[in-house]
Order: sequence, then structure tokens, then C-alpha cells
Amino acid sequence: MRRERREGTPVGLAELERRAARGRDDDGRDRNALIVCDRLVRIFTADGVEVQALQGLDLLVERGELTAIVGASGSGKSTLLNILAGLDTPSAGAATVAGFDLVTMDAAARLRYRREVVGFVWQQAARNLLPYLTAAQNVALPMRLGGGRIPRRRRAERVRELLDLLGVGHCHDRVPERMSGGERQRAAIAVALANAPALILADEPTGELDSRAAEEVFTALRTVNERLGTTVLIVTHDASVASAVRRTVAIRDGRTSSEVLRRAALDEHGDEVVVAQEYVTVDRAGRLQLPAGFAERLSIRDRARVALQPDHITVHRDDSRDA
Ligand SMILES: Nc1ncnc2c1ncn2[C@@H]1O[C@H](COP(=O)(O)OP(=O)(O)OP(=O)(O)O)[C@@H](O)[C@H]1O
Repeated sequence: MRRERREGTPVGLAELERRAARGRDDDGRDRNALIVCDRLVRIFTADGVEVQALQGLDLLVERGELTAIVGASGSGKSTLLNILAGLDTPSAGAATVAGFDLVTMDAAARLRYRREVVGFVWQQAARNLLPYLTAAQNVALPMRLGGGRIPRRRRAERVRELLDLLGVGHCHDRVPERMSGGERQRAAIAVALANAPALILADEPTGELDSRAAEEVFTALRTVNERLGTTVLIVTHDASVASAVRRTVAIRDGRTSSEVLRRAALDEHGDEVVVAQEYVTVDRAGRLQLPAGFAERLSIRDRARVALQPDHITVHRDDSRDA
């Protein structure tokens, strides 16, 4: 049976770039939410012991955002990514990506979601690329499996365009063994983009690279975000990646705790500077977590004194027991 070409089927990188530019005409960002996680819970049971990997995580990512997720080991980053990738399901809470309900979708929708909506870049090159295929064949493979989303006659050209966009056009006919670590990861991004997904999930994509190759991979992800309008979510320990994106979300104990937003501004001499502002997540019940450093600095523990001011709230150390 021949599948109908759906409306919105990508026709080429040039067209995608035009769409991305249109989406940013007004204020630089598309306002639609792409990822919505609402009180997401994931409980694992191992040897009769329950581990709450996610404990009511809230996250909203708009279309076209480039976001880094950071957090200590065991904070729940991989658990979140596996759920967003459609590889795992949450124990409770709601998660939707591009209108797909990740909690209730059936096997057919899950398959479609993983083939068409989301692309992955994993830390280990071996998980991204098949070793016996060239870069071009690796990029073409998801197109063949993608149910005709990219028309057959467009595929070879699209493979070349994607590899060129990521600066690895020269690796077109090379197998992964004949590429550097950075080239492999950039080819992996091309594979992830093969079926023009709305979202790219990257799990420590620079984890196995030296700093120069890491910078190139990161620049490639930024190019994809800016030129194609693809939403990119990067899980990373790499402080240089985290500080180079507009939005960094921190996860602590299975919850989003705080985030840093960066924007360009002009200083008093008219020079461009990056201004970073820290925010905390406020859940539906009005709960918020103080950034760890703030609470430690003022020895705030167990209880804090708060006071409502006309346009802000003050938080003080609990001094009621000091007298
Ligand atoms: N399949 C599983 N079975 C049991 N416990 C699990 C499983 N997967 C994760 N966990 C536990 O859930 C918690 C969160 O793990 P997760 O892998 O999401 O953290 P992470 O932030 O990605 O850590 P890292 O940076 O070390 O990869 C940890 O306590 C972990 O031991």
C-alpha cells in the first residue's frame, strides 16, 4: 500500500531553513510548546527496593529551543531522556512531545514517534552508527525505514545536504572506523536528522571527545537548531556546553530545580555581553527549590522565613530559635 504524503512533509533543507526563519520573525522564538512534562514520576524496583528516579518533574520546552539539561550522577537525566525518546514509560504524570502522549500511545504510535518525531545522538559512537555502513548509508537507512516520509527520489540529495551541513561531506563514503571521533558524532547528528524530526535528543554527545572535537559537535548542534529550527535537548556534564546555550535546566533528585537563561545585552560601553539570570521552577502547588548554593551560603535548612514585598518575596534563614 502506498502511503499518502502528509502535509508538512519536508521537501528540503532550504525550505526548512525558510520555515525556521519564519518561525522566528516576531521575537526570535517560536512560542509553541514542544515538550510538556507534568509531575513526571518514574519508579524502578530492583531486588525489592524502590528507587524514585523521577519525583514529579516539570519541564516545558518550546519549539526551536536549544536547551542543556545538567545534573549530578543519579539525578534522573537518563531516565528523563529515555522517556522522551519513547524507550521507557513513566510510572505517573503526563508527558507529551509534539502532540504525542508518551504515557498512553500504543505500539504503532510509539514506532511512528521514534521514526518521525524524535532523533537521538548517544554518547557511544557504536550506538549511533552501524560500523559496516558508510556515513551516507547510515544517514539513508532511517529514511528507508521511515515509511516514505522522505520521498525516495529526494534521499541521496538529502543525505549529501545533511552531511555537508554538519561539515562531514568528506566522510560520505567512509565507514565509521575511518572517521575521527568528532566526525562520527557529527555524522550521527545527520543520521538523527534523516527523517526531519521536530526534536533531537543528545545524551552526553561530547562525552568521549577532546575539547576541540567537542566544540565542533556542539557548533553542529547549534547550526541544526538555528538553520533548521530543530528543537535540541542536550544532556551534559560539560560545563562549556552548558554555559554556551541560552537555557540550562538543572535536575536535582528527579526534579527540575533551577535554570539559567542567558541573553545578549549591551554594557555601558556599548559592547555586547552575555547576561545570565538564574530561575527556579515553581510547580502547580507553588513549591520551589532554592538553588543549593544559595541555601548553603545562608545556612538555610528545614525552615526559612519568608515575607511578601510589593513586587518580590524575601527568603531568610530561620532565626526564630537564635535568641
Ligand atoms: N533500570 C533501573 N533499575 C533500577 N534503578 C534505576 C534504573 N535506571 C535508573 N535507576 C536509578 O534511578 C536513579 C536515576 O538514574 P539516571 O540514570 O536517570 O541518572 P543520571 O542523572 O542519568 O545519572 P548519570 O549522570 O550517572 O548517567 C539512580 O538512582 C539510578 O540508580
